[in-house]
Amino acid sequence: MNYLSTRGGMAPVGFGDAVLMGLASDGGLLLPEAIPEVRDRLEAWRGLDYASLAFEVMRLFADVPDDDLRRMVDRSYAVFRDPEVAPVKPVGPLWIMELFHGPTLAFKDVALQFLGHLFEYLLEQRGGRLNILGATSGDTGSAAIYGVRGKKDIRIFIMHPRGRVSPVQERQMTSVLDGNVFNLAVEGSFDDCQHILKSIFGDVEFKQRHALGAVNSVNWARVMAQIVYYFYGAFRVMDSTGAGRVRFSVPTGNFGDILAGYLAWKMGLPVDRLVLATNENDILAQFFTRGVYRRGEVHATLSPSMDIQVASNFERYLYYRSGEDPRKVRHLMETFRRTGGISVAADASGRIDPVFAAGRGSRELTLAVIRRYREDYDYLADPHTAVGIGVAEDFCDPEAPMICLATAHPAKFPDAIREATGEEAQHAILDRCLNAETRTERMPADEQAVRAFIADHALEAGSETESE
Ligand SMILES: Cc1ncc(COP(=O)(O)O)c(C=O)c1O
Ligand SMILES: N[C@@H](CCOP(=O)(O)O)C(=O)O
Repeated sequence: MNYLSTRGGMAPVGFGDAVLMGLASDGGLLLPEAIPEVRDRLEAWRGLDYASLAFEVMRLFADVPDDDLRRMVDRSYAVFRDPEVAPVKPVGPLWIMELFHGPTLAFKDVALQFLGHLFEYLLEQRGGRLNILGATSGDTGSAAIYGVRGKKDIRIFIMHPRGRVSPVQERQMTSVLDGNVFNLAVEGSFDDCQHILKSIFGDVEFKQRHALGAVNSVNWARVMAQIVYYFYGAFRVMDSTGAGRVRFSVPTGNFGDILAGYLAWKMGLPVDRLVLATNENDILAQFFTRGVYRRGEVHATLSPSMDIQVASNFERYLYYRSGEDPRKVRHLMETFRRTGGISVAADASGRIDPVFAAGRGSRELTLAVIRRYREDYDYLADPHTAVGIGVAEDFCDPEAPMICLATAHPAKFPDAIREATGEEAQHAILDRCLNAETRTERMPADEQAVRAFIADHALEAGSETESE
């Protein structure tokens, strides 16, 4: 499978190059040149365990010999604490698919455990080294760090918005003291961090000189690995209910997770509706309800990992929406850059996209859902998951069961849980990092400062990672 850019400004590249490239060299995002159609495989896939299903889905996209791919997949999911990897549970009127049983208690582990092994594999095959640059609003950072900590020939630089991730998330990242890990606490928002990231990746000479790689969902491998659990969740719920199609509700910020669901639907999974749920940073909910995508101020909310305005993966959606025409994507992205907004017309039935429904979960709704699901169903949802549940409740349909993605463990957000229920949410994994020593570099929200830090600390060609 070859990969092309949403902006059409580069020749197609193979899978390994696409993974190591991260952002396309023309500033666009990479996508497979064709989406495989899998309707005739659904029955055969239905009985597979998580790792076997992941292998079948990913081998359609990844040009890696089967034995090697299978080994990486097995290693990635063996570390999950639940043998099902993504268990799906009936809770009240809904189904909840728990994606937080990996090492850092968030859905990011599902893809980043795999990406860590994939990077290592590609470097073994090709030689060389990699300096990873990432931006996080809280969860990608620790999942990426845990995916590559101590790995030979890899260094990782993660920018997070200082004081705007939960204290637990911050300690998860900064308590990792391996010599190949650098946490940069940036004085700004996640959007500032992501802007710096894209701008640095857009400088192809700098990127090549420092062998920069991406762990954010700009990296196609992230999205690819996330497609798997849509199949897994749909199969489990269709098996249990006899339904022929399902809905998914996805708490959304950077649009990576729900994009994976959209691609699963394009592959032929019977997805009846994708419910996009945002917090008060509702630029995407506005788009899918009114057709208007307009940048605003970032608000701090109870679900900080979704405190995002400019959603990176939206560009991939625009590519499909524009009939896979890179000229149209370039025009839309340029209009957004110049004016801070774009708008599209609804279809004849008044919908922006018939596959998507959307809504916004306020602070009050988030707290009310956490409290109500605890009291009525003995289920403790984290605030991001609660936003997804709260919005999902408006879109339930008896013909198509609703699967809500539980994207993080509640113990990552103890303040919100305490406010909603009075409980102290805990997890042994987190207790360990709460009192540990930490290491962080403070940084202004300034691209030049980040570049200078990378230039000083990146692995140079032929050098080795020293791990503590
Ligand atoms: C816990 C949690 N839920 C939801 C999201 C939103 O996912 P996405 O950015 O892929 O839309 C994030 C951040 O990515 C997150 O960390
Ligand atoms: N919520 C994310 C933001 C980055 O998203 P990504 O999917 O592009 O890595 C986070 O937790 O960092």
